[in-house]
Amino acid sequence: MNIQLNKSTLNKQSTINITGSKSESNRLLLLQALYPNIEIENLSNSDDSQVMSKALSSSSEIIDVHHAGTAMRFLTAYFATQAGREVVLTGSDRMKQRPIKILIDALKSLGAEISYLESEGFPPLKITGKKLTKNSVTLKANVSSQYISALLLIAPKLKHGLELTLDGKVTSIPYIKMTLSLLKQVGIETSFNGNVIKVNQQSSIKNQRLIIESDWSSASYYYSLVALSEVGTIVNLSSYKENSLQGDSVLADIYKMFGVETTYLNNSIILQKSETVNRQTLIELDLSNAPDIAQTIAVTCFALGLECKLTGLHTLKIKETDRLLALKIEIEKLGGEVSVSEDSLLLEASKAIKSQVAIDTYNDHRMAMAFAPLALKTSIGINDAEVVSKSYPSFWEDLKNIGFQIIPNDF
Ligand SMILES: O=C(O)C1=C[C@@H](OP(=O)(O)O)[C@@H](O)[C@H](O)C1
Ligand SMILES: C=C(OP(=O)(O)O)C(=O)O
Repeated sequence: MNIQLNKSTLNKQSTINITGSKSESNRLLLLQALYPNIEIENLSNSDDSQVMSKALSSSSEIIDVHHAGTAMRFLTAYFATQAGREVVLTGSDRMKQRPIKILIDALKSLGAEISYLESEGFPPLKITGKKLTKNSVTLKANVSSQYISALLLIAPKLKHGLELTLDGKVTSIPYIKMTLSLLKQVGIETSFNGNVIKVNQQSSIKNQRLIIESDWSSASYYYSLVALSEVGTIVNLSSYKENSLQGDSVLADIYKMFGVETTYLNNSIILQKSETVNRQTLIELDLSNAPDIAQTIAVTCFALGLECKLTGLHTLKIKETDRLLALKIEIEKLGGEVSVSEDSLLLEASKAIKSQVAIDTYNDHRMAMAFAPLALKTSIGINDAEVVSKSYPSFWEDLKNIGFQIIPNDF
């Protein structure tokens, strides 16, 4: 489905309700499979969480997680510990290019039985569940934090708990802290000192109901929309809190640079465009703790004619697509100038945005959603717009409700 977003104006004041964080949802779904007396409220309605939930309740021998990275990594660890069960864990063509060797090596050194069915180091995997008895492992920490979270989530059910030693620079740290906080919330003892994480063994926990905060990565698109709107424009988003477990909540600070003020009120955040932005400003940000908002920020800067230098982006090449390359190609189609390295993106200040350009989305939900706010500046096409369902299925409906004109695309 290709769509056209006609040049639109955001309603002066709007309210949007976003469902739970997909990262928190997929962690809690796994913990719920291990401890069935957990109840979850405000679960994410994303495809990735649906896939996770379905996989955990399926008795099938083949489990397909499509594009869901967290599901792939978390379920690998989970099925490795399910004695008596044998599954093939597979995913989309892109998932078969997303590396998983670091996690497999760590699980194997704990005693797991896993083999590669196509390419060494990549899904699909054949996993023969076993009772894992070893309790300490070292793994490289600069490729994806999801390998670490996967091990931490199964850790309390291992015979002697787990001691993880993180080797090298640690990437996406807030996601590791999120995993540890959720373990703590359900009553499991953990510690994180220097580069060593410990999780205690725990066979049962008390009955509990956990409410998931809404998804901050999804909120990023509203930050961008407000940043591109007239002074005075307000968007109210629920349900959010000031003490978030999600690293992407750093948006509230970052978007001050783009004239967006955030107020926390009654489980909501109120985003208000409070001032125009000085075009001379160079935006410099290290996003190694918040990789999922890099695309949003790059497009916000492009739309506001700001020069920006984003660093800490070494994980972007192995996400749903090579996000650095995709950003470069699509921003340049719109008339921008971008250079990328292995871990950074440099955008020149641009003076104009080309009209009637159709953005390719590369099976990446965040490409579609990050470019959508440009419709506040000019008409734009979004190809394969349905990709948004990976994290935010009602994105286009929600945009229509706040003033966007969206029609099938013929240009
Ligand atoms: O643990 C998680 O929920 C996630 C961790 C991050 O991945 P990396 O650690 O691979 O950067 C992030 O990009 C992804 O969207 C979700
Ligand atoms: C990278 C992402 O997800 P995953 O790695 O879980 O596929 C994302 O949602 O931006």
